[in-house]
Amino acid sequence: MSKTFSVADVAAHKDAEKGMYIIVDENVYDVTGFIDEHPGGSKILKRVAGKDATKQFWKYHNESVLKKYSERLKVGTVEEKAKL
Ligand code: HEM
Repeated sequence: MSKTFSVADVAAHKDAEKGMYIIVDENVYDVTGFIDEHPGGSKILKRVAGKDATKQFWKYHNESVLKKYSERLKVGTVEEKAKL
C-alpha cells in the first residue's frame, strides 16, 4: 500500500513530534525511527527532515541502500514532484 503526499505534507514532518520524512526522487521515507541508527549520523538526517534530500542522498549512497531500506522506511510517493 502506498500513499501519495504533497510537498507540504512532507514539509510538516520535520521533527520528532510529527515524525521526520524525507523525499528521495519521487519517494517519501519516514526516517523517524531510523535517525539514531543512520550510519551517516543523526544530525545530517535531521537537517533535511521535511525536505527533498535527493541530491544529498545520491551524493553519499547508491541504489543498494534504497533496496535494503525501502521496505522498512518508504511510506509513499510525492505528488507534485513531476511538475517541478
Ligand atoms: C532513506 C534515507 C537514508 C538511508 C536509508 C540511509 C542509509 C545509510 C547507510 C546504510 C549508510 C552507510 C553507508 C552505506 O551503506 O552506503 C549511510 C551513510 C551516510 N549517509 Fe545516509 N541514509 C539516508 C539518508 C541520508 C541523507 C538524506 C543524507 C544527507 C543529508 C545522508 C548522509 C549520509 C552520510 C554522510 C553517510 C556517511 C558516508 C560515508 O561514511 O562515506 N544519508 N546512510
